[in-house]
Amino acid sequence: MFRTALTKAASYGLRPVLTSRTSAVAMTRSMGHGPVESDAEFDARYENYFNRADIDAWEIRKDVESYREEHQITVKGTNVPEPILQFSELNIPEKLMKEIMRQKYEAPTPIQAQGWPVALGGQDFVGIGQTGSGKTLGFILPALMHIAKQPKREPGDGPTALILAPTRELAQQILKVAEIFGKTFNIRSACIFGGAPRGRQMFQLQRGVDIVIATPGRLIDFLESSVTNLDRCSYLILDEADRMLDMGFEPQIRNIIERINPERQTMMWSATWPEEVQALARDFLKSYIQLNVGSLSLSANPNITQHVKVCDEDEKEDKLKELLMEIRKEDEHKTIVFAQTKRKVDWLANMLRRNDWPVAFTHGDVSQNRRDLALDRFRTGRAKILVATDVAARGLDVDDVKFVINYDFPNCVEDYVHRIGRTGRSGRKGDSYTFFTYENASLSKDLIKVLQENDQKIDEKLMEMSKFSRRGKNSKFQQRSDRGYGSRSGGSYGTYRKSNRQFSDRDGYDRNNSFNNTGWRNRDDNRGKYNRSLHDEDW
Ligand SMILES: Nc1ncnc2c1ncn2[C@@H]1O[C@H](COP(=O)(O)OP(=O)(O)OP(=O)(O)O)[C@@H](O)[C@H]1O
Repeated sequence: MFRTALTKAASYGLRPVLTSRTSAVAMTRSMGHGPVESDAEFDARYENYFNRADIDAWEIRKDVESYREEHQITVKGTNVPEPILQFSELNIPEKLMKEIMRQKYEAPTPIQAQGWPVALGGQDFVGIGQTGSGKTLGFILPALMHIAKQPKREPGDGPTALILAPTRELAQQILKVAEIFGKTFNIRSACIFGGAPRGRQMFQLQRGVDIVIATPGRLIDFLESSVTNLDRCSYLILDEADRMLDMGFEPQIRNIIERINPERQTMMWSATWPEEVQALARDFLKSYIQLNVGSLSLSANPNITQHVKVCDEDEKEDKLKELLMEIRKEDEHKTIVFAQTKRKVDWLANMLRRNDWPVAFTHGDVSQNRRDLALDRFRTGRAKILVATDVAARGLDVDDVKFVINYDFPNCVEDYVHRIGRTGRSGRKGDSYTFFTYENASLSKDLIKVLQENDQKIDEKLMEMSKFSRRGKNSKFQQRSDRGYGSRSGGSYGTYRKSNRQFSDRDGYDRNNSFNNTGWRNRDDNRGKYNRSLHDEDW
């Protein structure tokens, strides 16, 4: 196997890369040592990533099938390894295990339990798991073990692991996880993204790093100016690939992947798995194992109670204020409010500030420093409300977010699932509130399916709306092309928009069309204090 890998790599004119444990060990022996311990010591200890002799684990293992069933784990592919049910089953360096314990994680999450054996086995892999289910450590831990088994990095070498992500916020968050766990191995990581000065990023790349976490555009910049290269890269992760395609990054992704040795291990991770990403997987992954945790259809995290309110555009502002007043009565009330355009975010943030709400805001036009500052104020709780566009929809992990409000409905239901997934993370509970207007009617069927998946109550008006909607499947690209532009604005945002000469971003959601005048739908009222206080009759 080792010889085959070398021969193939040579035929691509590339330095050989290591994709299996056996070849990794052989290569490590022949070429020097990895960044952690001496090669012999490391190889001997971690030749096998699993403690198969762990009696307790074996007892539990008897019930692997029921574990998969209980956690709705579906696997496709051949030779799928069994899940690991306890951390003690992982044979990883002690320092890394200590770091996991320091984080007070009790057991691998289901996506880690099934994903680690596959990823550590060197196979290509697609991992679909609900928002907040621990996917980041799911791919970082195998990345660290992979890197630790590679030959020592020489001056001029590029990274061994590359993680592509759609936004700088997500990239920075992945970096944090890579740094926390990577420091136990002396593994260096860098975050490469546009909109920030190039100097520091360039310095980090030239000094040498093991993991690069990047948004595609800036990375290509550095590749084309030979600041770094991907000759050594053998572990590739596409995180939230559907969002990257959505943002028009497909040519850049292809450009980057084509520079990487085909002998690499490639993995894609996301909470959603639309068709266009499946096509990318077919192009770039070798016969891969697909792992799904949760429903196979598009579904939200079951820890989130979803509330949808059908209303008119010009009702939203008052409804938002009312809702926030109720939310504020809760002990924990950290909230993200999503709007569809940058201008709308500006307007909402100003409006809420004028009403004395502690607000931070972020979107693509806000400078890097101010975006970092806004997130920091939100994380630390100095701002209890974050108003944002979809830059905050993916991956953002602030553990005490209790509420997500969709002031505007997003372009597609996948984005809805990701947005509301900012709450209910790591096994906690959360609530989402969504304003749904006539303009969104074409997405009503898709939304209903997502609500039904988790047995959520469905507003009759939403049902009614769906009867008039022609679409019934996730057709997000279609949505994007036929949404209206610059239609009549309702409420004070309309006035704001008209008076704002710089207004340029499209909206298409503010048509004053009175679809209905119904009240808010009834809340499911079996959830204690919060339930009683947040106007039961309204949601
Ligand atoms: N084994 C574990 N046990 C408990 N918590 C964990 C475990 N692994 C990760 N976490 C925590 O779960 C939270 C969510 O993890 P992460 O951000 O990786 O989710 P995700 O699946 O990538 O979500 P999204 O799809 O929204 O990006 C993090 O705060 C992380 O620290």
